Amino acid sequence: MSGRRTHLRNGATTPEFNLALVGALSVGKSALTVKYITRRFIMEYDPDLEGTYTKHEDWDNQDLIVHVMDTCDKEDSDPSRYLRWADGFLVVYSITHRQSFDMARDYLESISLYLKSQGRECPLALVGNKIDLERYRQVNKTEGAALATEYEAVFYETTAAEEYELVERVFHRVIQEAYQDKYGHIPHPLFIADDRPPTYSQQQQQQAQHQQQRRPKSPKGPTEKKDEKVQQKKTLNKFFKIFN
Ligand SMILES: Nc1nc2c(ncn2[C@@H]2O[C@H](COP(=O)(O)OP(=O)(O)OP(=O)(O)O)[C@@H](O)[C@H]2O)c(=O)[nH]1
Repeated sequence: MSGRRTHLRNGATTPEFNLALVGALSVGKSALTVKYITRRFIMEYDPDLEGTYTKHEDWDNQDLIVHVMDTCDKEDSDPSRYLRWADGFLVVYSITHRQSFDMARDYLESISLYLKSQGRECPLALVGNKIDLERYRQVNKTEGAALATEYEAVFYETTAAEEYELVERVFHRVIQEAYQDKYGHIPHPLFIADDRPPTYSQQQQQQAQHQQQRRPKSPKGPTEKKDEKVQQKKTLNKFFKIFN
């Protein structure tokens, strides 16, 4: 599933990666998706919409195509639609909502079970969102980090409401891991996707500077809009019934 390639007219190919955001209880999946795609924070979304968005990344002078699914689990929906599709998962909770953290644990467990059953390995990220609401925090950072370690996931706290780079580094980290799984080396995004300061060779720094000059102010917009209106009330019951 990982690392499909789009064939271009000149015979070159463009790596493509599918990322799925999962989580329950208005944790900000839509806000994070739209922030990554457009760099903008939008306050309200229709909670019953699920959509897939596409963004082009330029890493090491190579075009990457990233598809992001903002999932919406409902009683009658089959989670295998994104479990099969995704090359990497971002399991999102809100640091202001303890129950969403408990649900994130269930998601991590279910995704891990599914991947094991398929003999697959995929990058996993546990993402604590809404750190701009620190005063309402219910989940400590150490709890998040411990849960991530349990499932061999990378851990980030972030917010869709502030700097774009806070969100970008999460997506970049997962893309890097998916890329490494497929191609055996780590490509270099313009902004490194890690909490640690990047260590670049001089040549890489020059290349990054060059790329930064070429970089458009905003990324190419979504090529696919949210497209599915769903009437049923959202519930995760089916998801957990199937994979637990
Ligand atoms: N302060 C703050 N609000 C956020 C953040 N992310 C999302 N929100 C708000 O939280 C609410 C829920 O965000 P959504 O992006 O719709 O959350 P979701 O996970 O897609 O939720 P569902 O649509 O219910 O699945 C919205 O009002 C957002 O504006 C954040 O980082 N900080």
